[in-house]
Amino acid sequence: MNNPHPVETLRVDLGERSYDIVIGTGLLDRAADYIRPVLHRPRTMIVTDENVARHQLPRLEKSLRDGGIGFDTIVLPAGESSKSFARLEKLCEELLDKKLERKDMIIAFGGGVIGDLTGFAASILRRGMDFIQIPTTLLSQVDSSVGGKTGINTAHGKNLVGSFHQPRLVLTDVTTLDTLEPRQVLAGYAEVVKYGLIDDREFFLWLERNGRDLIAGDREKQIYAIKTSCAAKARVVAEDEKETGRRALLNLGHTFGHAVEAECGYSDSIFHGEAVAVGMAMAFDLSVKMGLCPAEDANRVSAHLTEVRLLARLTGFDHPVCKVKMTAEDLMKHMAQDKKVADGKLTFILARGIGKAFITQDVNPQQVREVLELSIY
Ligand SMILES: NC(=O)c1ccc[n+]([C@@H]2O[C@H](COP(=O)([O-])OP(=O)(O)OC[C@H]3O[C@@H](n4cnc5c(N)ncnc54)[C@H](O)[C@@H]3O)[C@@H](O)[C@H]2O)c1
Ligand SMILES: O=C(O)C(=O)C[C@@H](O)[C@H](O)[C@H](O)COP(=O)(O)O
Ligand SMILES: [Zn+2]
Repeated sequence: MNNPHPVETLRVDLGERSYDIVIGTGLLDRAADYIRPVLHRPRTMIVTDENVARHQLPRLEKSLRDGGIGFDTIVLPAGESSKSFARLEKLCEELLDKKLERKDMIIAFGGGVIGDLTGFAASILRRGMDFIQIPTTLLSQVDSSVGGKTGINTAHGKNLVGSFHQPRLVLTDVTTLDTLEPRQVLAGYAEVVKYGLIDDREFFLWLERNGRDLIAGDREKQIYAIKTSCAAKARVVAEDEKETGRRALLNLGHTFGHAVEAECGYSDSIFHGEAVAVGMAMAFDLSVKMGLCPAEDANRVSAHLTEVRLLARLTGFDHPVCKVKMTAEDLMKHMAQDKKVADGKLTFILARGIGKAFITQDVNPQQVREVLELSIY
């Protein structure tokens, strides 16, 4: 494949755990060249899912084969339900069955589900193995492949069992997005919007003008958005790797969104990115209700989400989640399990406006309930 776009490399600066994020087109077909320098010996294990295997795996396997890098491949079922104890156990046993040594390399090849699950397996197998992220969804290219959060869901909530385990390399080939379903592209776009809302108003304004083209597949715009998002995430992660402070900003919309995902049983009724979109709208609504944010900014956020056909509310859309019956009380119960709960109090990411997000525990639960009710009814 031709390589019409320059390869961009960003660095996640974490001392001895530092790594590159390499972004470009056609990189999958030259994956061996990028992977070889981080290998101890030429032996790898690819973990992927059935959709990625169907659409993209031959490219990666050919490159490794031609490049003299040994590999085995494990193909898992696609979807959020794979982030489970049962699947983790099965994956660990399969990896051990292949007699991977501690210094061999695991490759997480897929979206955020594969990245989170495989990264977690890598962090516990033989007390910690190296892994590489090759993200193939917009969401994983702008967010989940970077920063080392790995984990699975439990009956109690989203990502409640996991670890911080940084990859050795993130290799992002934007052409993999060409086989992604439109609904998944949109879901990933929500996390792109998140970076604008947190602390980059200019980027949000750019998305208002260019988001639709990006979603429709404009390559230049995709690359610009991926670079901007990864650079923002790399900065925050370098500052606060284990989320003792500022990193929690990356959770904008997630306290609400994770509760909706849990209430839907981690099913296809709502994808993570879609839940984050509606969660961000709720975070802005709560900020307005608390007198912290101009209503004009919250309206602008909802308008943009709606314009690109993301959810800004849990009713009134032609979307499977709108058929799921849930109450504000159900969602409040899930939120009580959020990892940001401290001293029994919820922590929220709110905003004083677009690009002005901040972290607070000073929130009245009754106002949270009202925002949820407004979104549901
Ligand atoms: N670790 C983090 O920092 C972080 C950040 C954001 C989200 N996440 C997690 O990521 C997960 C969501 O990730 P996701 O949105 O990538 O979902 P996903 O991994 O389920 O992928 C979405 C769907 O697209 C398919 N797919 C992937 N790549 C494809 C391609 N190139 N062509 C065709 N089909 C393809 C997959 O098989 C799947 O059906 C959630 O579990 C979320 O909690 C983690
Ligand atoms: O990397 C982070 O930090 C994030 O919060 C990114 C989020 O988009 C992502 O969904 C993350 O998995 C949520 O983290 P959690 O700690 O709330 O599970
Ligand atoms: Zn997220």
